[in-house]
Amino acid sequence: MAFGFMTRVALQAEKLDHHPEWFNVYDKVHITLSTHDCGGLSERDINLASFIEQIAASLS
Ligand SMILES: C[C@H](O)[C@H](O)[C@H]1CNC2=NC(N)=NC(=O)C2=N1
Repeated sequence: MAFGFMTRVALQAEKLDHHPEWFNVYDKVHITLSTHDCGGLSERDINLASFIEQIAASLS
């Protein structure tokens, strides 16, 4: 069950106005980050990615 993780990430995504593309089944979450404006990766993706890493580490 990944909802706890996803809820924390979703709240942060709202705060940053930067949103993950993700796919979840049971205990797995696949996440893709990109920035539409630049058609690739930006600082915003890196920021959200580091937040996601922290949450994942805190739950493992
Ligand atoms: C205007 C607003 O900042 C943009 O539409 C944001 C919203 N959230 C977003 N999230 C992501 N992942 N990429 C974006 O390019 C993006 N754009």
